[in-house]
Amino acid sequence: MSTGYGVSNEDDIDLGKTERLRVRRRSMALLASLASPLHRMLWLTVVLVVISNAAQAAFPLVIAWAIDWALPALISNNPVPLGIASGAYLVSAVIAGVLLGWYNLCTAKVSQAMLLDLRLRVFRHTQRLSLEFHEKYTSGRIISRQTSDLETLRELLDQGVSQLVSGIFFILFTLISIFVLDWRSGLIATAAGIPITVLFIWYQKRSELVYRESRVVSARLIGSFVETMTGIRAVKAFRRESANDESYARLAGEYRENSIRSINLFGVLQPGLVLIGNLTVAAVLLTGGFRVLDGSLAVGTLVALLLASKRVFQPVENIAMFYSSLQAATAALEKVSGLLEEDPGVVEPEHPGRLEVAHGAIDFTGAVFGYGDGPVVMERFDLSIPAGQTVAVVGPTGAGKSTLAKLIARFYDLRSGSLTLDSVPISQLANADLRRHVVMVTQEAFLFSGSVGENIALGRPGASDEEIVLAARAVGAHEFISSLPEGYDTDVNKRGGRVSAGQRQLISFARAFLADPAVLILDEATSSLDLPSERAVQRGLETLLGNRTALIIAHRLSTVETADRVLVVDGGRIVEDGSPAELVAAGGRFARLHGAWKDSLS
Ligand SMILES: Nc1ncnc2c1ncn2[C@@H]1O[C@H](COP(=O)(O)OP(=O)(O)OP(=O)(O)O)[C@@H](O)[C@H]1O
Repeated sequence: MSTGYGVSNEDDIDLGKTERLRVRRRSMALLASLASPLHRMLWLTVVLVVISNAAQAAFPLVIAWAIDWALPALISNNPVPLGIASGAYLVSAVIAGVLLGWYNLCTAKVSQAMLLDLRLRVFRHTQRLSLEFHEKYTSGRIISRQTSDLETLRELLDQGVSQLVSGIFFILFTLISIFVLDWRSGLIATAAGIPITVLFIWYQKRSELVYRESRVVSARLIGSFVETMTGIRAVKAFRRESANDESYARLAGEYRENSIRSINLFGVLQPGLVLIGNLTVAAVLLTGGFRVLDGSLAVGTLVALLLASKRVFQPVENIAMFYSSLQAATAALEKVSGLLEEDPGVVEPEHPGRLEVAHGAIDFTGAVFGYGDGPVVMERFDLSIPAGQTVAVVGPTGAGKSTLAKLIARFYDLRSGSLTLDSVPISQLANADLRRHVVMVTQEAFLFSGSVGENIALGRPGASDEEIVLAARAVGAHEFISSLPEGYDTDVNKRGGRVSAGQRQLISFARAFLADPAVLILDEATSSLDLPSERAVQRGLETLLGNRTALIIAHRLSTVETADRVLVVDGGRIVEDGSPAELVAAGGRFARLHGAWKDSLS
């Protein structure tokens, strides 16, 4: 992740010039891709916002005309001009009101459609990112991207953008109307744009850093919360509560400091804008007043000018408010676009090879593998497992046993060399075929929320109830499932649905049995099991193995003894390979391990 792309510079607050530009461009490209399917609706909103604001900007013009011409005409008994002025005011008010309402509806539709699209994209993309990515990028950060960052974007899109755009058009048209009434006042109002721009630039520079920092700090805060709660057992076991309290309080404190800084910045921007607005009105009043005195400016025009120059700054305050949410949302968009830029790594080939029926022969030839850009874990690795063989893999911790299993399940790709299933490179296989033919049962035996039956059915979506029960019976899980409060319909997350570690193993065996893969990979860590459930699991395991190809990371003598072949792995290499009896007779490492196991049983 040191490429400068994706999430690699996520924690940097003060980005260099080129980096900043690249991140901006990436955010804009993401916005454009979200907006492009909605371009018709967007054009409609532009038309609506232009017409409704033009209609609103006509109000001061109508008032000036009414005071300076319609009222004198009325005094000379001609009510028609006042009638026309009132009519024009009414028509502009109705047009402005109706179109503004329509505009708000359209922007709500556009923003909600964009948010939905983005939410789904973030979810789909993060789910597809490689295990390697997930191992480095904590789940807390992902949660923060999906919750707090998207929430910040939602706040802006919900209201901010429509108000921002509408405000800008309102200012533009009101300014035009001031120029139409009196160009000198127009110049004064335009000149006010200079200090406003300076103030905005000042705010922009400082707030960009503060908001970027806020995204980083909030991700850390959420990350710390998620880590504590997901690791709550370890927290309790190691009495980490007070240490965690302290580190969480420190992060929460940093977040507070950051929020205070952004509030303080806004605290300068908003009153600054109000002050500039009021000074402009005073300047228009002062210059206009003198000109009314010498007769070069009509009273009605001055009233309309004061009205217009007061109104022209109204949206500036709103814009300032939304500008701060824009800054926050820009920072959030930077992070989300970085996540979306991450390369999924292990992907399905464009034209995948199909393998309708698999026998289960696995071949590694000259395989080289290492995690990410880290050291080589497997150097020119060769291994041939014929279809139907049960292979137990043993070896010291860190030897590369799990790596071997994860490569066969294609959680990672090789750096070089080949790995084939029935002579087809697994990197060329269609995902659907690979997932059907190769199933990995992990030691955690994860259960998804839902019923026990649904969890078994994951092995083969669409399986009938009978097939689910048959699978459970086959691995010896039926008995305990039937004794659960609602049998197969018991919710695994509800009271009474909580199952033991051994029972979870049996459910995952039933799931694998139902999947009926040609190759089964099993990480058999059973230290948490007591003896009776270990026996039940052992029986379930034997049925599950049947005559399919199996690679078992073995931790029990009973499993190793029933295997056809044992591989002793060390340092990413196979150091012993043979049947259990052969290896015991050879008197090497396995023989010693075997002896130790036997001793522990006696
Ligand atoms: N996700 C990872 N990223 C980087 N290196 C890793 C990763 N997983 C494992 N390794 C490294 O690869 C080597 C082999 O690890 P592996 O998990 O395959 O060992 P193992 O034999 O399964 O060990 P254990 O019995 O302790 O589970 C080790 O040096 C380990 O540090």
